[in-house]
Amino acid sequence: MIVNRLGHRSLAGMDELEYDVIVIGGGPAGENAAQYAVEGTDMTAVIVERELLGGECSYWACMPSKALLRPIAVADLTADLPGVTTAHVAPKALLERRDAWVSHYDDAGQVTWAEGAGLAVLRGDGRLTGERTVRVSGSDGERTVRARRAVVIATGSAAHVPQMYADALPWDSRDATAVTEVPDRLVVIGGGVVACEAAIWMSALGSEVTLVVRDQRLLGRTEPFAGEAVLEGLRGRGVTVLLGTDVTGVRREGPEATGVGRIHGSTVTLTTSAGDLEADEVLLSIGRAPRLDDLGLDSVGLVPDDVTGGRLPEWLHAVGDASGGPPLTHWGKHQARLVGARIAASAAGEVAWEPDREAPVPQVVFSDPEVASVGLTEAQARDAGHHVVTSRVPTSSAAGTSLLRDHVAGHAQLVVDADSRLLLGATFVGPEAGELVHAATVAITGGVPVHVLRHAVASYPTAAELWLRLLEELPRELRTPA
Ligand SMILES: Cc1cc2nc3c(=O)[nH]c(=O)nc-3n(C[C@H](O)[C@H](O)[C@H](O)COP(=O)(O)OP(=O)(O)OC[C@H]3O[C@@H](n4cnc5c(N)ncnc54)[C@H](O)[C@@H]3O)c2cc1C
Ligand SMILES: NC(=O)c1ccc[n+]([C@@H]2O[C@H](COP(=O)([O-])OP(=O)(O)OC[C@H]3O[C@@H](n4cnc5c(N)ncnc54)[C@H](O)[C@@H]3O)[C@@H](O)[C@H]2O)c1
Repeated sequence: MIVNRLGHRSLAGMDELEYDVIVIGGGPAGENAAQYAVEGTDMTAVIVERELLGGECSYWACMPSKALLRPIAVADLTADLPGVTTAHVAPKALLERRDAWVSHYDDAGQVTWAEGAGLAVLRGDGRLTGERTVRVSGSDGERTVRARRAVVIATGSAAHVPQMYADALPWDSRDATAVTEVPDRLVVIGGGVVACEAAIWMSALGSEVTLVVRDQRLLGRTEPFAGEAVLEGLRGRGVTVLLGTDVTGVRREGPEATGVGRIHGSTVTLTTSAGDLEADEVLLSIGRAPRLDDLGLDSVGLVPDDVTGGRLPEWLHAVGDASGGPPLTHWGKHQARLVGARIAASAAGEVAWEPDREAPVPQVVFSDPEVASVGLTEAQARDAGHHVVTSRVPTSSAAGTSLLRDHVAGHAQLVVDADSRLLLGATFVGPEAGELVHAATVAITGGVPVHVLRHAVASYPTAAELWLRLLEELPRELRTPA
């Protein structure tokens, strides 16, 4: 079904359509690519979406997870803040808040946005069938859509489910964010971002949660001190965390496809290197992979590795999780804006302006405590051959941060190149971490040396004053011009 018909030109009745740009996948990355490609031009674009416009992020990932986590964080805060009555999580109201934030799984609002932005939306499964040609199979039949200029792959990613788990029908992140039936005992496999966030809302909803983590630490891609703080936080709220534990077998006598967010059958028994574990449900959160199968890449002589390796013909682009880059909404949207602007500029015979410095990738993990990082970790900076200097301070060491609550967990760290005095990376753990990190993103993007950064004065007593503590911790010779 064509939801709206802005700008399309019917070629042979309703079975063949033509636009300047076709975007396969209407998640945040696809939407941005389409918008930036046509904005301010007379070009037309269509977004082909097989589920809900807005994608994983809007309905099953970022939005529901953060809608669930925020009231829990506020309740935690009131328990650590004299002067207010302690608040408690109300599970039913929490799930209602989640439902409101996912618009009750209805994408009418996103379709209205697309219409306002001059974008057409075509419901169905998109598949390349040749150069600049996409076959769309929808509930009302099949259509061939041709692109005069470009096709953008924005099909997102899918949770990794190894064969050993598949028959037991474990939960993936969709079940956890869309939870309606709360299992009494939940085992979470993995120690990454989904595991550390989902453990919080599932235990707040009443599950007894056990994390089974193959590695010896949580959040393996961040600074070790961040994973340690999150480990302490999870254990402090009653979550059992088994580090260095392998799962070797999974048994469920009666798996049932009961639907997203419901318990998928009888008790699950996991054989692990730490002994057998029984659970009412298992959440598998061991990473995601770009969704590139069944996309018809072979029809244009490509394989999935060509997409993630950036080896694409000039008319074909990939953005967001599908591109194989960091699977984060803001990063996918940034890539998409660049790709959209490139398509628009090329159509006008121009070249889009882009900064010569590669943008650093920030990430916020909405764990307890919150973890925010950008750029390189200390280990990555050393591996890359930088002459590294770090400064690390307790997050509580500024008046503004210590005022936020009674017990301020965590540390903050800067990673600096001693030769250039440029910031390479930063990690903040604790309250307001997600806001504090943005100054680091700006400093890295703008190439601001640390002796200049010292003159960016933060107001007293704000959390941003932590920056002063961090810069003061650097060796004296880095604080004045060479
Ligand atoms: C539980 C969870 C929480 C997360 N929280 C955050 C967060 O707080 N912050 C953050 O930055 N990131 C977060 N992420 C990551 C974020 O969800 C993704 O990076 C983001 O959704 C990627 O956007 P995208 O547009 O590339 O893909 P998606 O959002 O996955 O959208 C892809 C779209 O393409 C459609 N599609 C796929 N194949 C086809 C086809 N052949 N034809 C037609 N349509 C197709 C899909 O239906 C989907 O709508 C989270 C992820 C998870 C799992
Ligand atoms: N706040 C956010 O920005 C946010 C929140 C949730 C998810 N996300 C995105 O979604 C992506 C997927 O999240 P995720 O937590 O599934 O992946 P992840 O890559 O963050 O973590 C995967 C975890 O699973 C472990 N693992 C991998 N293979 C395994 C196996 N076979 N058996 C046991 N353990 C195994 C890893 O060691 C790691 O601990 C993340 O990379 C992240 O970018 C972002």
